[in-house]
Amino acid sequence: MAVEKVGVIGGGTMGAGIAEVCAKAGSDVLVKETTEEFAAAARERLKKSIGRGVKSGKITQEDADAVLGRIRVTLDLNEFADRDLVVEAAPEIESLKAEIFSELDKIVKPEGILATNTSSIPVIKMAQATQRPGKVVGVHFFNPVPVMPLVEIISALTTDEATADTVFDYAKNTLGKTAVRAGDRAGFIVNALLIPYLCSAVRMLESGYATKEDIDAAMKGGCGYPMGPLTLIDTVGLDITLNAAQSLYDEFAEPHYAPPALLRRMVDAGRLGRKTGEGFYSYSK
Ligand SMILES: CC(=O)CC(=O)SCCNC(=O)CCNC(=O)[C@H](O)C(C)(C)COP(=O)(O)OP(=O)(O)OC[C@H]1O[C@@H](n2cnc3c(N)ncnc32)[C@H](O)[C@@H]1OP(=O)(O)O
Ligand SMILES: NC(=O)C1=CN([C@@H]2O[C@H](COP(=O)(O)OP(=O)(O)OC[C@H]3O[C@@H](n4cnc5c(N)ncnc54)[C@H](OP(=O)(O)O)[C@@H]3O)[C@@H](O)[C@H]2O)C=CC1
Repeated sequence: MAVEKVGVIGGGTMGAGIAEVCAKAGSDVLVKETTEEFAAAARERLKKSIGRGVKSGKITQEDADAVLGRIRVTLDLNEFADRDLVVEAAPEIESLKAEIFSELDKIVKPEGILATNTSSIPVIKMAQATQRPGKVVGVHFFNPVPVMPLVEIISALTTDEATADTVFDYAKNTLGKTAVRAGDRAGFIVNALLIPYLCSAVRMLESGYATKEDIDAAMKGGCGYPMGPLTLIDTVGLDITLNAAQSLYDEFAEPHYAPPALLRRMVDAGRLGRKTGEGFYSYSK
């Protein structure tokens, strides 16, 4: 099946990025938001990100306008009926995602593929919320989506081979991403390796062993990482990092996956990183 019409659930950090790369590749994109205020914020996020390319000369103003013209933000899920592929990028809460998949299943045409961008929740949980588990698959993008080349394609035990092949082909050949396949366990490939490293950095800070600036400078200068771990958590979102760590801990019960107390307290305090203006560092919004 050719993917031409794409739906994206959630116009936040990831949803907006996914909408952008799909529209840049020529797809017709519909984004679902929850309120008019958040829909306006999603439109602004898209405009700003696509505008970056104009400023750096990667894309003309005319092309940027055409890309924006292929994206529509709506509050009405019923409009998703004709989508070939829907990518869910709502908050990392299992019950919320299951509810969204159950709703989508009733609305999207029977041959439509329902994908989740979850960081760490096993895909089978979303597949089981639908009557079409063969058409549910994980399509995990990386932040910032327009810049990071990787997409992990995750087959649940119930995912049809043809479904995984279709999204693999779309990610690789239409979006031009590096696509890899992974089995359905919490964290997939990247987060199973990345999240324990990020949690270790928080534990090191929490123990008072080193300052946040020194931890970040050490990993950038010593290992060549583009961002230090605490800056990266601020970019990913402390809530997303916490939920990913919790999913990994629920799956494997290994201590290095356990979310550090400091991470929990900062999420309790609403310090979610760049998106709220305050995380390990402060950001002007
Ligand atoms: C949690 C999960 O489930 C999975 C995850 O996503 S884990 C997180 C994975 N992501 C990472 O590890 C990101 C690590 N960081 C980086 O790679 C880099 O710091 C970065 C690409 C984000 C920024 O790079 P930088 O060199 O510091 O900044 P900058 O010079 O501003 O940007 C480099 C290019 O990327 C573009 N860019 C940066 N951020 C962007 C964004 N949010 N949207 C669009 N483009 C962006 C810039 O426009 C710039 O492009 P040009 O050269 O054409 O101008
Ligand atoms: N941040 C990251 O680095 C990465 C995140 N992910 C995954 O992507 C997903 C989204 O994360 P991220 O973009 O960071 O989160 P954000 O909080 O930035 O965005 C989530 C978006 O979903 C919207 N939303 C909430 N409830 C619903 C609903 N019922 N229906 C439709 N939209 C809804 C939110 O809108 P509102 O404000 O109205 O609540 C918000 O715009 C998560 O599963 C996360 O694990 C994957 C890779 C990397």
